[in-house]
Amino acid sequence: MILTVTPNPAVDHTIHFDEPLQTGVVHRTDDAVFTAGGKGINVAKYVSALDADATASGFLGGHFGKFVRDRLDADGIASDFVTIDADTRLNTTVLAEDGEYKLNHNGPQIRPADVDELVETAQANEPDTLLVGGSLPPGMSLSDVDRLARAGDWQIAVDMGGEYLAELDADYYVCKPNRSELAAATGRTVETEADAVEAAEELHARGFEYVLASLGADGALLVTDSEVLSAPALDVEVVDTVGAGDAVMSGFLAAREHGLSDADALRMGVLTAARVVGVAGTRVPHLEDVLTNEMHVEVTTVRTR
Ligand SMILES: O=P(O)(O)OC[C@@]1(O)O[C@H](CO)[C@@H](O)[C@@H]1O
Repeated sequence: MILTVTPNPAVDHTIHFDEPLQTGVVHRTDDAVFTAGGKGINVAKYVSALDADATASGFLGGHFGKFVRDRLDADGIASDFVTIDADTRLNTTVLAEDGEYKLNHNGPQIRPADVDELVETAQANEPDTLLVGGSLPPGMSLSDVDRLARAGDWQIAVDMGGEYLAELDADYYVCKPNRSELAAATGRTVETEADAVEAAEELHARGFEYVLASLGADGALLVTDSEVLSAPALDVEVVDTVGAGDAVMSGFLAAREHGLSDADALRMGVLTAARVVGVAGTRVPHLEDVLTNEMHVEVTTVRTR
């Protein structure tokens, strides 16, 4: 079972305008979607839709926390959250004619006792894989993530920002940086595929067994102990990119739960992302054909190591 820990969940509010945003103007629209979000929660939703066993955990509080919990229950996603005495945040994505605006709140204050309860919750669930996804709310530190990594007999995956990846200390199973996170984690300039390979290999050498780099329109890379694999992005219609990185991680983890190879895990990550960018916000698209690879993704070996 995969336990996903979202230290900083959110109600994701995705709102769409057919005009550019302007200051001093009240923009109005009928097109708004509210979903339960936060990177780990998204992974639990997508992994469950890929027929793998997942439970969502993390911190929830207040009305938005209740919204997230109720929405997961309604969608049949197993969950085991720590209730906090503060309000879960609301994150807004504005899709306007002039682009995609992401407005994220830093989140509620977490107390040391909340972190202790989170560690106990993780231990009680006895997952094979524990994923920590997204930003850390005020009061939670990277040493708490290392503590979670070491608190049980699980492999630990992280879907966190590059500045976080640079500081983590424990041994990790897999991380999933995007291009700017690769740069932030390594201090390198990451423009070409060769730059991305070198930065991902550096992270691998620092203790990440797998480095799954999502490169947007340039697809994704997977660095393993023995090779570097590459998969192109699919040519699909993009509604918005929210959740795309979480989808790459979800495809990878679900494939591993299904006992698939490294190449198939990379393939399933790219396929899942291709579906997720086609729906608004972090709604779960239909993913049945991802399991059967009907969209066909060609994985190539960039180099053996
Ligand atoms: O502020 P963070 O934790 O870095 O990111 C949170 C978030 O923007 O990421 C997800 C998409 O990846 C959304 O569901 C969520 O609102």
